[in-house]
This record gives sequence, C-alpha cells and structure tokens, in this order.
Amino acid sequence: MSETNAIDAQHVELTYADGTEAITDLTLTIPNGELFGFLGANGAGKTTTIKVLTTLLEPTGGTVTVNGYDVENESRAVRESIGYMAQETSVDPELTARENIQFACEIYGVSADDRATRIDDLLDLVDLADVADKSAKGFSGGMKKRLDAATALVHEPPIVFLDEPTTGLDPKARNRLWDYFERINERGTTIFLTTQYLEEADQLCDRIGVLRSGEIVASGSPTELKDRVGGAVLDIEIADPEETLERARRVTTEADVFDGAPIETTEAGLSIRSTAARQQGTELLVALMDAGITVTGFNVRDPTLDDVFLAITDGKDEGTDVTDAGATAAMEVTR
Ligand SMILES: Nc1ncnc2c1ncn2[C@@H]1O[C@H](COP(=O)(O)OP(=O)(O)OP(=O)(O)O)[C@@H](O)[C@H]1O
Repeated sequence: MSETNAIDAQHVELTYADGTEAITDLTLTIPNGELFGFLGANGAGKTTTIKVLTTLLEPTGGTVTVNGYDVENESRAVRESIGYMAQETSVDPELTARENIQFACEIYGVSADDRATRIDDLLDLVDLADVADKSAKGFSGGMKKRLDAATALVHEPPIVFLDEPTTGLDPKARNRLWDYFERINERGTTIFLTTQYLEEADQLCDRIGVLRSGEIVASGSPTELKDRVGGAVLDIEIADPEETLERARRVTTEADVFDGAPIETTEAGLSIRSTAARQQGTELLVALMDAGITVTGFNVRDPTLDDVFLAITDGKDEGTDVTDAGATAAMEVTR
C-alpha cells in the first residue's frame, strides 16, 4: 500500500474503440484522507476517469495506482479496497434498509462476526436507524442515496468514489448527504467526488480538479482557484438596459480603468472581473454617470467557483498558471 497517496495517475490516456479520445493526458495525485472534487462540463471525461480508477476500463496509456495497487495488474486488489457509488442507485426496493446493507456485506465478504455491528454503525452514520426495518420502496430519493452510500462502505474501504451523488436531490436532502460525506471523510476515508454543482464542490472539497477534454486544466483548493481567476467581480446594473447597454459597454471600454479586463454583458447590465475591481470600480461609476447612464446597482464581490469554471471552460485561463505545472504547484500548496 502507498503510504501517502490514495490515487496516483500518471499521463493516463483512454481512447474508446471508436477512436474517441476521452482522456488525453491525465496526471493526478490524491493524498490519503483528501476530499477531492472532480469538475468538468458534460463530455469532459469524468465518468471515463472514474471507470479507469475503479478498474471498469483499462487505460490505453499511462499508469494508475489506487491504494498502491496497479489498476491493470492488480485490479482485484483495487476493487476490494474501494467503494463505488454509481450515478444510478443500486438499492433493492424490495429489501429493507438493513437487508440492503446485509446483502452488500455478503457480496463484499464481511465476516459474519462483524456484520451486525457494521450494519448498525452504518445505519446510524446515514441516519436511517429509525427506518432500518422498513422496505426501501417507500424511501425518498435522498434516503435511497444515503442507503446506497452506506452499502458502498460495508467493507470499510479507505477510498470511496461518488459519481454525481446528489444530482436530482432537493437542497435539504443534498445538505444531509453533504453532512454524511463530511462524516465519512472525518473518519479518514478518502473521497473522490464528481459533481455538477459548483456550490457542492466549494462547500465540501479540500481540493478540486477541473477537467477539460480529458486533461486537468486547473487544480487547487476552492479558495486558490477563486483567487486565481483574479481579484474581484464588479456587477453593474443600469436603468433601461435594452436601450442603454451598448452605450454603457462603450463607455466602460473607453474609460479603460481595468487594464483591458473582459467586459461581460448580463441581463441587467455589465460584469467585469478584474484585480482592480475594488479600487477602480468607483471611477467607472463616475464615467457612466458623466455619460448620462443611470446606474441602479453597483456591487463588488469575490469570484465564485462559477466564475472560475466559466473562465477555465472558456479557455480564458489558458496560458496562465492553470497548466499541469501550475496545477502541481497548487497541489503542493494545499498539502
Ligand atoms: N463507450 C463509449 N464509446 C465511445 N465514446 C464514449 C463512450 N463513453 C463516453 N464516450 C465519449 O467520451 C467522452 C467523455 O465522456 P464521459 O462520459 O467520460 O464524460 P463526462 O465528463 O462524464 O460527461 P457527463 O457529465 O455528460 O457524464 C465524450 O466525448 C463521450 O461522448
């Protein structure tokens, strides 16, 4: 077993039989105990990556070890040492919560002596103890997801893969799952999570990797990534935007107080991301007012992960420090 890394992937490639290059050059190191978030637009290669890491697909290039085992030559050992919660739940609705976990214990070969305690412990952990003997048929989507996550943990794997675990859940159910993921992470379990909710990654993850076209293009803690997109975001709302927006944009370009930062138009006005947004924002306000444009809203805020994601997936961040070298540097900072 590797002493330091739960996952070590070096220059991984996965080309499907039809020639689709889903992963082109993926290098990723995840230390034990980390809660890692994997983000990417549809088709970026997230599910393909999870399938490689969980031995469901053999990489066509590069090397991967999970818990110190090679995914190609020691696939059985990898499988025995991981938990995997797929996008579709594997809960059997005809069984009770307890029976579902019991069944998972049998599949994973949990010894009969350990089973009863393990099942009670997991039911407690995911707050299903009071419905343990009820059939899963009547469970809400959130309860089924929690039960599914519990079944992925019966053999106490040091790492668990969660593929979009909260998609389709309401905010309350999502929050409960977040609590639960934090709890299992606090027990020392490494978590590899894919999600399409940036807020989820922001709240939960120690570190995030952003995937684009089968390569990691940015990596770091949520704060580092937000800092990296540069400064702050200035949102300006103007009266009568349909009539005035183009002129406001022209005035902003001519005022040139943000060193050529891109100006985005929104429904209500303009949005500018710049390191100078806090200091120079009022200068722009004056320029707009001098031009006879009525400003109805003016707000400087920190970038969100949405801004990060937008910058990266638009390719605007290319050529700065979001290359592999930048990503590695950021990883070192967070350890
Ligand atoms: N079995 C397959 N054969 C050929 N191409 C595939 C196969 N599965 C996925 N792909 C392609 O590989 C690329 C990556 O797909 P993948 O499903 O890994 O992306 P993803 O990031 O998980 O997307 P999503 O968020 O939509 O699930 C896409 O271009 C997809 O069309």
